[in-house]
Amino acid sequence: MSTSNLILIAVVVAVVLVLAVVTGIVLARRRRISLREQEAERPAVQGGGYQAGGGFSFSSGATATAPPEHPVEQRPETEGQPGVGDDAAEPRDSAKRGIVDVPLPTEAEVEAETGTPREQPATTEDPATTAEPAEDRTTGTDAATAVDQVEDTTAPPAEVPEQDRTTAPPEPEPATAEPATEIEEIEPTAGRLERLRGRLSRSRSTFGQGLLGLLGAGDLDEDSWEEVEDTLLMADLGSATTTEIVERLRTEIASRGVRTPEDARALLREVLIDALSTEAPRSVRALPHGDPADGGKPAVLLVVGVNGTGKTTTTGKLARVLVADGHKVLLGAADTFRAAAVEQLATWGERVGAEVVRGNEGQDPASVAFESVSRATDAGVDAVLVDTAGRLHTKSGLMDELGKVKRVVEKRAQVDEVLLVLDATTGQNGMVQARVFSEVVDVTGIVLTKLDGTAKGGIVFQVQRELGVPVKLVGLGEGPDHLAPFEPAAFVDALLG
Ligand SMILES: Nc1nc2c(ncn2[C@@H]2O[C@H](COP(=O)(O)OP(=O)(O)OP(=O)(O)O)[C@@H](O)[C@H]2O)c(=O)[nH]1
Repeated sequence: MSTSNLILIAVVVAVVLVLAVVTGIVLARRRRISLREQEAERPAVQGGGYQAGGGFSFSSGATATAPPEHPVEQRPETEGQPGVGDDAAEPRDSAKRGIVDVPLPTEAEVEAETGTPREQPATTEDPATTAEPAEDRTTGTDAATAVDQVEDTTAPPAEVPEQDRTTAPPEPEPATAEPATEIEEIEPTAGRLERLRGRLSRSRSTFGQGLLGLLGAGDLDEDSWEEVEDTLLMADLGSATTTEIVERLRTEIASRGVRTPEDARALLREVLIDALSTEAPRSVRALPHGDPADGGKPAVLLVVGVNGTGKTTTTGKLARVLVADGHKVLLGAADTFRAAAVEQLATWGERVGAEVVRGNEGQDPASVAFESVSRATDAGVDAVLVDTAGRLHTKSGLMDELGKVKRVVEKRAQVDEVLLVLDATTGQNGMVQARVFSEVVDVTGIVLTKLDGTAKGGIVFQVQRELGVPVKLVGLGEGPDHLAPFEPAAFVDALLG
């Protein structure tokens, strides 16, 4: 073979090799999503797309299904903190505070005093005309402690020593029976999320601009995926939810051949909505058991949480929604640690014409809660909302006291809903609170407040996943009507912008 032939063959082989390498590179790049060239076509990010399905959804505790079990072994983030399903009977920190320290009349004595058997059907009269004079009313303290006695049926009715009488907590004030002279107009409850979507703007910049920006920037290499992960962690989704979401995004992007920013947005939307799904119903169990005018019992809702999360505000806002939807509501001011909280709730009540049963500072909150439920039953209201005192989840005595509030109320009526109010701005601390409260009082729904003031709306994902309890309501501002039902699709749309 001549030299020229050899050179020709070498040139051909070199050309074939170069072509093979170039083809390989092109194919490899095609497998990554590269969206840059279509950036110009991306629609401008508007604040909207927040299609709230409708108004608030209320149900009756009689028909609602229980939230699903969430065994402790399925809990992904333990971090050494007590968790749902852990043995709540184990004392977690200091010695427990004694909580049954008030004199106890029996149920029979209570009935004799009021002349009304406790379980009588509710009356239909206007609370304003049926309110008893203070001296005729069974005190909340007495009523609640009567219940404690029922718990211990072997104990004889205690004779109250004189000195104990003098140190007993003050009697609850009579119910504020007079409706407010001027009842405020309440914003329509339908389409609340739609109207309040702009208040999620801080979280929107994390998800809509941050996350979607990353996914839409193209060429998702390892560094980009790490940034996606960091963004989710910074938004407080928690490590388990973040890992799950990132893994799903990676798999789906590879298998679906996501090519455009619209594809990426649609995928992210789907993955986030799925991460928020839960079998537990999101309706708030605030409808009565039967017709209250015909012997039916009111729905009983307890509002619990640590100090300053927004319990009183949420109780007031929820009362407004119920009143606006035509329900008769009674408010129980069992936040007896803070006198101002009682006044605060009384004002909320006045503004919507709802009767308020008030506790005095330092009074046993269980007694006020019991009195509220008794009064609500007698007055034939549809729902009684009991605002409890803020308590530190780290104080076992206070948590025991909360357990007592629920037990005492249950002697009088079924507790339909225990709403745990969490401040969305507190991040991981909110999760710790949620776990401890769940152990003590069987939380049935979460209210996430102050979502308007945080970029960490991702706490919604974490709290639901970890507790197996649905987020039912969200607080989106300090205004009286800044409370909205939580709807995953509408929420995700608002986040993505
Ligand atoms: N921005 C914003 N502020 C809220 C929201 N909900 C409540 N707040 C504010 O949070 C503060 C505390 O609210 P409260 O309702 O008094 O809290 P609390 O849990 O009852 O407090 P304690 O009785 O001390 O336990 C108030 O200034 C409320 O206006 C919300 O959704 N967004």
